[in-house]
Amino acid sequence: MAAPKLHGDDLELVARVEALLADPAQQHNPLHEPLAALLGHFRGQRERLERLVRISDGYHHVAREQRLTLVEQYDKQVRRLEKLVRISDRYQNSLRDLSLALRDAAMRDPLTGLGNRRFLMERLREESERTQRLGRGFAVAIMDVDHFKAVNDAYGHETGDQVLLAIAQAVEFGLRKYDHCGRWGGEEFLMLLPETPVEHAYTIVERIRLAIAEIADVGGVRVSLTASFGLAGHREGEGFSATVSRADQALYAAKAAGRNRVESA
Ligand SMILES: Nc1nc2c(ncn2[C@@H]2O[C@H](COP(=O)(O)OP(=O)(O)OP(=O)(O)O)[C@@H](O)[C@H]2O)c(=O)[nH]1
Repeated sequence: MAAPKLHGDDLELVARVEALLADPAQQHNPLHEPLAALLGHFRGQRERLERLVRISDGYHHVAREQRLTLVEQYDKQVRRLEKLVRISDRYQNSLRDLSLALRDAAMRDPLTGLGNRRFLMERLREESERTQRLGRGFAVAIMDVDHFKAVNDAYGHETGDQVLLAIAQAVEFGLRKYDHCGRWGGEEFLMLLPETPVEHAYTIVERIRLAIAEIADVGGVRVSLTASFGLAGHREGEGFSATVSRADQALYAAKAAGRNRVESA
């Protein structure tokens, strides 16, 4: 609130009273004394009024400051909350990513990047359940690199690792996108071919066998590689481990028959 101002008429009146009181000719005017008292009273009241207005202005200012402070504090809390929500979202996302990464790592063979035995067991279980529901058979092939010990002995374990990686890539490349493959153990790989009759699976596995035999160079080292395969088609009512076991027996037969071949059971 602005301090009260004297308007033109008031000013003029005050000026006239002041002039009258200052005029020596009016000193004995009988109204001189009451007029002087009235003017003093008027000035006193005006000063009091100005003081009150100043106090009232100050009060408004403080109240406004307090209101602003409350609004600012509220905004600050809201911003803090938003920040916490963002951090919590990021935290949850990274936890989810981490748990996916951990799950992926737990299912993957670090050397070849293929699924590991645990991954294969899960796919076998899934496929076996699907077969029970839909009645469509699947085929399993187990592959074992021939004389792999000789590769390690000749070129060292590191080159042996590179050979396993090259073989894994050949296996993956030779399969269809809905087939599964993984490292079953050491130099053994397992292939799971969903909804595939064993004759068809044979053609696919035979193609992979030839691709492995064509690997001639691994990291600048000349190599000659072959692998043996045991193949088994799932039989109605059979658990997947029985199918895997027949594939294993067929692999044993392929090794016994001279290696570098596919035997089916
Ligand atoms: N470099 C390397 N070698 C491995 C790995 N896993 C298993 N091996 C080796 O693979 C070899 C397997 O040897 P064997 O079981 O005797 O079989 P093989 O020499 O392949 O002979 P056949 O299977 O009878 O044809 C062993 O020397 C193992 O050390 C691996 O991750 N890296």
